[in-house]
Amino acid sequence: MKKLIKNGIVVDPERGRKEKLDILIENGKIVRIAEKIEETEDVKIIDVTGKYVLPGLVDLHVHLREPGFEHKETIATGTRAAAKGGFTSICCMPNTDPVADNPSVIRYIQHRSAEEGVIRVFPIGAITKGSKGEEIAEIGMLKEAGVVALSDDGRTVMNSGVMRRAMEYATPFDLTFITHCEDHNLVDNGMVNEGYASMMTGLPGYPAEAEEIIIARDIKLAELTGAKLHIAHVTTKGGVELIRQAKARGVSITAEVTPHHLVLCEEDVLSYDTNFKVNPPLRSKEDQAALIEGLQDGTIDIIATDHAPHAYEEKMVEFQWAPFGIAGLETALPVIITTLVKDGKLSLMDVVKKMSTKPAQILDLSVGGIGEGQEADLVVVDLEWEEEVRVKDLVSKGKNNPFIGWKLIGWPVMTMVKGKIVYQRSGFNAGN
Ligand SMILES: NC(=O)N[C@@H](CC(=O)O)C(=O)O
Ligand SMILES: [Zn+2]
Ligand SMILES: [Zn+2]
Repeated sequence: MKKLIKNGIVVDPERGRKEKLDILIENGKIVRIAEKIEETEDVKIIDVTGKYVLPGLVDLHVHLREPGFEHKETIATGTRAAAKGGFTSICCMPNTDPVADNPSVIRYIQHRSAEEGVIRVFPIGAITKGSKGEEIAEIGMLKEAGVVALSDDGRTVMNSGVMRRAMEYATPFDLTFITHCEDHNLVDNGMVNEGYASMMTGLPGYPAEAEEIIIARDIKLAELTGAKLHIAHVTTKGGVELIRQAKARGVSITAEVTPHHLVLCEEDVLSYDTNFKVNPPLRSKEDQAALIEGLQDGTIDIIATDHAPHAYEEKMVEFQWAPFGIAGLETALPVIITTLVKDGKLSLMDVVKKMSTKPAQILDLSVGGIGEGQEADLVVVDLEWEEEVRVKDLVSKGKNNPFIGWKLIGWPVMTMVKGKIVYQRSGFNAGN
């Protein structure tokens, strides 16, 4: 059946428009966008007066945990959490068990996503076998199996010779390297920002330099090899500066920042609450300001969640024993709207660019648009809808969300993938 989304304010960075428009959807595609589209008998009307209609959000950094860690998350629960957060496409990291370093794991993820998933899932393949940083994975076969990028996320390929060869080898396959930048020797068992947080908590410090050294190295290797580089979860002022300089030199580099690093800082870990334990760690106020500035001036291209769910009992231990990670898919958009948009630091148009248009462009995903002829992947957002984040409402298995108890605005009320409603907020009526 055809669907007609009426009276919404469409936000479309590609055409630079933000105006009240009707959208007609047929066979999963947007067939017409116009000021007023006539209602006909054979059309389901969805009246979204006063709400915003955005292209579905695209997240380049998600841990779905399947296969191997289904007690933390599954493709079924992770994609539902994503749909609730307004995401219609996500890329999943290969640090599963087994690691997604070969075509059979990729095919397994694709198969499970088709069967159990409610949104689009694009698998990322490992750079090295087992993400051990020693031997290059079967990159050609991974590409053939359909990976959209390469990453050993969770770890750095510490051997620069291996990294260089992987980049040289993968460049003809046109696969972007998404790099987790952490000098493991320098971090050692560091777990909070080295400086104020490590001093106040007595927990081992994780210095900014450990991140910056690898960002600098990866930039140099990308320059040497011509590889496309995307820096995962940037958290330091120095890291932002390195990326800014590389871009000025014309290096093919993009970067992401997470909502938690934009909104939280090292002072939050003084509570010893393990929901604030994340890799890289929450940094200083100064770093936080540099991240926001980098996002505003385009040095940082996108916002990605780094949704890293863990089981409740894994996080319910002393800070030093808890695993690193924050589960962020369900709250990313309202967190950004409640903080940065409300404060005037980003416009809603910027947010759509950073969370949909640009991420899709970086990996050439052919999603993230809201125009005639494009697939109907949409999210309807209510900027006035205020709701507290409560554990019982989270659909992700990962309850390790540091925003629990926060009152947020800007919640998705309906998410649609290929014209099909995959999420509807209780209390929102999508019509007949
Ligand atoms: N970010 C995290 O703290 N954890 C991630 C790994 C990663 O993204 O580096 C995880 O897989 O749990
Ligand atoms: Zn990482
Ligand atoms: Zn990650």
